[in-house]
Amino acid sequence: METARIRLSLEQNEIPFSEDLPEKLNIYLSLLNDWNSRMDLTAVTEDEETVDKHFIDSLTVLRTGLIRDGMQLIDVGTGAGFPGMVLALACPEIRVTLLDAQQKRLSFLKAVAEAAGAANVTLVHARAEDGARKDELREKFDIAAARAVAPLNVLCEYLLPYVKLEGCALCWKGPALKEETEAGRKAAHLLGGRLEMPFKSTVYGRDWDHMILPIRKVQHTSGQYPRKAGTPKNKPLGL
Ligand SMILES: C[S@@+](CC[C@H](N)C(=O)[O-])C[C@H]1O[C@@H](n2cnc3c(N)ncnc32)[C@H](O)[C@@H]1O
Repeated sequence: METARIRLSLEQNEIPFSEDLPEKLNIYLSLLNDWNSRMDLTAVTEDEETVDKHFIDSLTVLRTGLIRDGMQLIDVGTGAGFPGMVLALACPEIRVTLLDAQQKRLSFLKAVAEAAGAANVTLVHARAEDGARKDELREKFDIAAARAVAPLNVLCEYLLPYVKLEGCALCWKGPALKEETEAGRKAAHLLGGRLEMPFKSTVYGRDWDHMILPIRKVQHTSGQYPRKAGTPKNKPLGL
């Protein structure tokens, strides 16, 4: 794909970006296409859709001012790097930890970080529930983000243990957000979080109903959470 096409998309979507970002995203796109032919990283195979659905959808959060220089962000269940790797490339002044349970996805992300020059990225191979028990990760992040990982109540248990007091979890959600909100609100309360107003992750020319929901960390998370790996999904909180 032409780097100019990525630049145009960033402009159309009113994403603030540095001069070198379109080229870095193009390197990422080439690697994604290359690795995707050998392993299952994304179902999207058309370049323009990849740019909109993965890159721009990850970056719409930059319209909100919630992400600021110097922050520490963790992306839980990052997969092929959405939203965390894209944010790391767009914001070299934040530190980004990319966590996933699947090693092959982290191997891909290591290749992207090297090729696109993302020196601000740390890779962690772990289940979300296990990572949050490590001293160096628990309640250490300004932002814990996730997209397409779990229903909201389960996501609260994956994300909030990583978030510092006054920081927030950011949940990228589709149309299911409405029906997940009530159980999510109860789960967040148990974990020290409070739901804030969601905002639209609008993408130019696309009729997608995507939202980003911030959950503010208002109290420390009790030591009983997260429960052992698998339990948050099998016995979700807030029901
Ligand atoms: C559907 S993919 C979404 C990937 C990416 N966030 C995106 O939006 O394209 C879900 C990812 O979450 C990871 N995942 C699911 N449950 C997890 C858990 N409990 N701990 C760590 N990673 C998890 C999977 O390995 C997978 O890479």
